[in-house]
Amino acid sequence: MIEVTSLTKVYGTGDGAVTAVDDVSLSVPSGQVFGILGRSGAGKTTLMRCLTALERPTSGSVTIGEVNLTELSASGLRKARHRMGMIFQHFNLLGSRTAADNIAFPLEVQGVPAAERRARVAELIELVGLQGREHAFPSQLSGGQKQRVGIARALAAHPDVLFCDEATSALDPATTEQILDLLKEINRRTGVTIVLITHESEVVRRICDAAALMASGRVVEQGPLLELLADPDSRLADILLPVGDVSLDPEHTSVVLGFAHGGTTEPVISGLTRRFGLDVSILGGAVETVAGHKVGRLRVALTHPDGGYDRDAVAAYLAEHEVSVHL
Ligand SMILES: Nc1ncnc2c1ncn2[C@@H]1O[C@H](COP(=O)(O)OP(=O)(O)OP(=O)(O)O)[C@@H](O)[C@H]1O
Repeated sequence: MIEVTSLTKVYGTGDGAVTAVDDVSLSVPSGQVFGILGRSGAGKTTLMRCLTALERPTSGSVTIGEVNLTELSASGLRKARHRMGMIFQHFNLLGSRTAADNIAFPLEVQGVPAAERRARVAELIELVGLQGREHAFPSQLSGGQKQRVGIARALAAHPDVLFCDEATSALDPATTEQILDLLKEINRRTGVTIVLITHESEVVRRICDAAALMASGRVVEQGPLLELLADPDSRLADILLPVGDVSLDPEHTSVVLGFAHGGTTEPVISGLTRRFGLDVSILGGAVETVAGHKVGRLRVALTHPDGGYDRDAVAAYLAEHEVSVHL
């Protein structure tokens, strides 16, 4: 659905130039929830502004569907933007309009007839669970309800992609969960592709099918979430399921085991002891359910009373049990 190729955005010139996005390439499959995770200043907002054509990249290209945004005229861009929905951290609702009228706004701009608008708004109110609050003004709504209005407004014109800019960062943890679950439900029900940028690992863990990690303007890792989580060397997995660093392990005998296929690691660990005579100490670990799969990472120290052990045989045994490790 979205192909980003060698995208670079530089602000300013000469000594004051800042490379906010640095040679980023991304691929977002249709119908997925794709998260872009990064710390403040990593370049997420700039990347999102390039994806939504609010900013012209310095170089590189962005293709959404069949349309290369970087080749479009101003009027072409306006049309392309009608195929995108956006939701924001601070909701950006019009205070003088009711919830229903905020949701109807993009349809009014596009000249959709009043009867059709009313029918679509009623559908959207139901989709986002705002029945009974249609006539409330934003000041009379909670943060979670305001974001529901934001989501309904973004979906009004049946976009192909919904872009979410830190959509839950202004919400408390319980409301964050509700809004994330609503986004996932909308993705399932309508098939809309969702791209979200966030600095919160919980957002990625809870609803993303795939993710990219950004640092200093670059995408340092990207891929399907379950694959990344099972990769012992993944930096993104270290953020999403931290297992402690090597300082836990002054003897440097530890390795990270990653698994993402359900089941349990217990028989595997006792197997390491029984079959290979290894002593296994668990130094750190995290197990979570992600996209309905039990996934986990464990940092374990592996030692043998005689000193060494057959690393190839141990690696083969773990691979057989769908546990990833780099020995
Ligand atoms: N309009 C601009 N002019 C100059 N520099 C900018 C501009 N916008 C962003 N930057 C710089 O680009 C870099 C990336 O900023 P960006 O806002 O994209 O990061 P971010 O990951 O979204 O961070 P945050 O979550 O704090 O907004 C930062 O160094 C920032 O100072």
